[in-house]
Amino acid sequence: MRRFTLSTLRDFGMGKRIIEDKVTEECQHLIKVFKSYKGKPFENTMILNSALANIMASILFGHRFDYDDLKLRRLLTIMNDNIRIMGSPMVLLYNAFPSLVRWLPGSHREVNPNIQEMHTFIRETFTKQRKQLDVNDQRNFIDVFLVKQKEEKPNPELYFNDTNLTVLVADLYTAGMESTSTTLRWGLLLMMKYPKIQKNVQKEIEKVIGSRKSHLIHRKEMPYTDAVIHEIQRFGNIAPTSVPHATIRDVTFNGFFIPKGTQVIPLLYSVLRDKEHFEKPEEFYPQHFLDSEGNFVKNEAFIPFSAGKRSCAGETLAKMELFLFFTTLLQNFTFQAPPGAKLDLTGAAGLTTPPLKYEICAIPRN
Ligand code: HEM
Repeated sequence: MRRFTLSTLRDFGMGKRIIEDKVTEECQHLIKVFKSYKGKPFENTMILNSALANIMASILFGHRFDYDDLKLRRLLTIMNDNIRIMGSPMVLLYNAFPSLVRWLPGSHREVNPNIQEMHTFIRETFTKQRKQLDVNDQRNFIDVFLVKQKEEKPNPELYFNDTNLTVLVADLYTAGMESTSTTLRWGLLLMMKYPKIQKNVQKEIEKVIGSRKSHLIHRKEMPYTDAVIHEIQRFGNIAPTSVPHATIRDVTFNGFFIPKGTQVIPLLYSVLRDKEHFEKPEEFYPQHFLDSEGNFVKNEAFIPFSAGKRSCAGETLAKMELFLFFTTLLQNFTFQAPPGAKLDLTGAAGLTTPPLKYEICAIPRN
């Protein structure tokens, strides 16, 4: 399923110009919404969620939603609720003692109904698409899956079945929306906290992009901005425990014997904050990715997308989105905290680690 997903995402433009154009177009919608606040304070979670969800929606379903579309808002609400609940003490307890905690009241009981609601939306979407399916005109990710399904015999035991389609689309929609949008929220918070760094990024944008639209080709001429985006990901550390894995056979790793079936939780946090690799691991310090002449330098301990065969399937797309959204936003606005607001860099609890809720003033630039 991973191979199918990666090759279909590529066919729909992941890492290519087609998606870049979609992201650039979405950036313009986002700017309009930010401008509508006329420099007054607002909370940006739903807005950034909507922008990033639209990129995934255009790949998966072939269309975008208006930011105030009720269906979109409901889906984002249940996705956000689940991400928050999954980091709650009740869910941690449930994971340790499922048969006992299952019967207790608490937010952990909302997770499944939320997942079911999301799955119903996806099933309704692909049932409609199945009726209009044209093998010679595969419009989006779901169409490609449905064509594969037609090629297999109609047997529920097979691979390209409706359950796999539902779960795959739900996973991609959530993974593709939440992580990138949370990273951008860290980015805007950090720019408010460190106005000098924000200014330096804006200077580089003026020099390289000017008033044109931001494109990926600009990135190689923008080492400072590239370093800042890497540092936002390192410092934001949105997936500190990555995703749990399990050994499928007995393994000996670094002298430790790990028997088959052991759950392994990779602590990306310990690598991203490793003082052997980062001079000031606990600080926001873009120089971690710059040499003394201001050139961008890679760091092997930069693994926010994890590593190995099951590392993030959306890394190329996420990097493109981060660059285009971040540069477009800083090209158009200077971000400031509302008067008197305290900027707290503590992460909130959840399946991923978002910043604590904050308000932002987006001051339009000429
Ligand atoms: C800044 C943005 C992102 C970050 C930091 C991130 C991070 C991660 C991490 C840490 C994993 C776990 C890897 C592992 O199990 O070892 C993962 C998995 C995954 N991510 Fe992302 N991700 C991001 C954006 C995206 C996007 C935009 C997509 C959409 C296509 C996506 C799709 C996936 C999928 C499908 C998996 C599961 C891969 C597998 O199990 O084979 N991610 N991501």
